Amino acid sequence: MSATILPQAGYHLASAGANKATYTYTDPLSEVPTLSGVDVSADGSTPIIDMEALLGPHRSEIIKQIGLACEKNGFFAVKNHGIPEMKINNMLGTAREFFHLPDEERLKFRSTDPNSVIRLVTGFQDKTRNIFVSRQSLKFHTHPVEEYKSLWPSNPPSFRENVGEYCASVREVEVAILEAISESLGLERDYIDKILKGHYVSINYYPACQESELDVTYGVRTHTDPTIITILMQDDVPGLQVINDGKWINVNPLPNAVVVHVGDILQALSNYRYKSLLHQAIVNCEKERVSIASYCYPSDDAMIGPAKKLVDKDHPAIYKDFTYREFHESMWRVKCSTAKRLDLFKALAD
Ligand SMILES: O=C(O)CCC(=O)C(=O)O
Ligand SMILES: [Fe+2]
Repeated sequence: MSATILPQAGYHLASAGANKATYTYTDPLSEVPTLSGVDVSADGSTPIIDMEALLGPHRSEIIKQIGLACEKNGFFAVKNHGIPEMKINNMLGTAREFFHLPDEERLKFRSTDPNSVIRLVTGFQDKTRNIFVSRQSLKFHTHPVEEYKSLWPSNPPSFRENVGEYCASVREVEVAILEAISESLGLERDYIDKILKGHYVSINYYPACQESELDVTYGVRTHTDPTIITILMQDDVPGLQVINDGKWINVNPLPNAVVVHVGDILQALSNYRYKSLLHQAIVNCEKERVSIASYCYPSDDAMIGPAKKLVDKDHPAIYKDFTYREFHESMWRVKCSTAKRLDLFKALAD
């Protein structure tokens, strides 16, 4: 067995064994970084942004903090975000109920088409490496809620209402954060808002892992998100890890806070000032874990090359202009799980 066990009680980057879920999905990614040898600092510090203060007289100070966190860390936690605790608990409860349904009920949503408006992705075995990736996720479009709601599961019966309410609240956080990020780059407040279109949610479910013959089990392997930003809500079970200063750090859940990740699109738009966050999720052998990722992305025709204001002779454009449609189409062709997929859109040859 080549399992890498990390020195943190109960939580394994990669643990021996896997859950007994059926393997229904073939990993389309050929280029998954292998960073499992990197140290983990158990007490990695997370920048914390107070969103209430963002709306008060100290806005410009908070915007500086956001800019610094995006530039130095690629992520930050947001407290006082205004999403009512009840909506969060309802969302997490509904997510658990959905993943506790019998297989046949959940598998109605299974699809291998990445463009499907709703799809269930199950855990899968990567046979070439003899590893298991245990995340099960339900991915679906959510904005505007009324347009998509009828396509969401009706079982559990609370699903549409609870998910709809959570998504509407997250949208407000997203807009406030994107305005602040635009300003932190010295752009007009609505610069990103103007190109914003969708909001896509991934309800992630990580069963408690079990012994098996496989070498290692991951929650989710190392990747960056192909988004402008991602807003992640975790339940109280740790699992998220991010790369900071070349080191994995644990981003343990903070009560009532969400985590914001810089995604690939923001990396391009900011002319490589803000870097897309490399992250992964580990598995827990005692407890199941749920996280809700809200992916925020631009409209198909939006130009997502570097903002003109960020390009001058000292800061030449790192990327050329390209549309989100071009990026999205190439993403599935290049089969790469990190911001390296942006290399196709570089302005200058290396
Ligand atoms: O569950 C997590 O902590 C990470 C999930 C994630 O990276 C994603 O959904 O893109
Ligand atoms: Fe992610």
